[in-house]
Amino acid sequence: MSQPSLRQLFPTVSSALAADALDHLNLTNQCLAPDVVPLSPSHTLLGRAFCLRAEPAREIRPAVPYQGLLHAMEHVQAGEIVVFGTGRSGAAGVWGELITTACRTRRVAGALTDGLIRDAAKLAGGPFPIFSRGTVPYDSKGRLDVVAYGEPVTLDGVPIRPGDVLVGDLDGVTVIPAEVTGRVAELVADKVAAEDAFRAAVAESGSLADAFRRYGVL
Ligand SMILES: O=C([O-])CC(=O)C(=O)O
Ligand SMILES: [Mg+2]
Repeated sequence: MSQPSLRQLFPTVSSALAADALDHLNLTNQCLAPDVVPLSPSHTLLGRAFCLRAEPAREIRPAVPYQGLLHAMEHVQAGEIVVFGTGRSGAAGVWGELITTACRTRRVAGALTDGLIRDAAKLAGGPFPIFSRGTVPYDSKGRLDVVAYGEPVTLDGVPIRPGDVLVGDLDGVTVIPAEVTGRVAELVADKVAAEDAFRAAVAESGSLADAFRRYGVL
């Protein structure tokens, strides 16, 4: 039997619901820093990580620029989210509209970086979800080099391995380790049902305390 897709596993999910489920499993350090935000409120993430790591460039005027980036981006697959670890660099925009165009053609599910992006005006209204700490006009050439892909990266102290599941929305980004994805999906489904019952009760009575006594969630 084929594996269920992430959309089938998570018909309803949010970064908060995923964080609650991970708390339940005592995995309490799975969310990125609150300054990693979507470029547009409509941008959400659900997909498996494809990891890249960038470091300060070794040469300011490389004879052949973008080598690591170009090589890595030939390997990203449909449905994956590009996770661009930069060590929270503010040196350059590591993501832009041309990389996005290639990723849309490859049906990549989104991009996430602890660094900065550029070409925001062209990307903000588009459907491709991009999460970052902000924008800067500087190019990565001569500033940041992609030195690894397909290896674990750490963003904001949260380890992300290739294949881990990312859930992102206006609240932020939650990282679900691949091996607990099925269990997290069950816990999220339970919490969605409990929250639905809680919401109906509290809308009627106006008492959080009563609803909490009955349903045990918040
Ligand atoms: O040059 C870069 O690295 C990013 C960029 O502007 C683009 O993808 O359009
Ligand atoms: Mg550009």
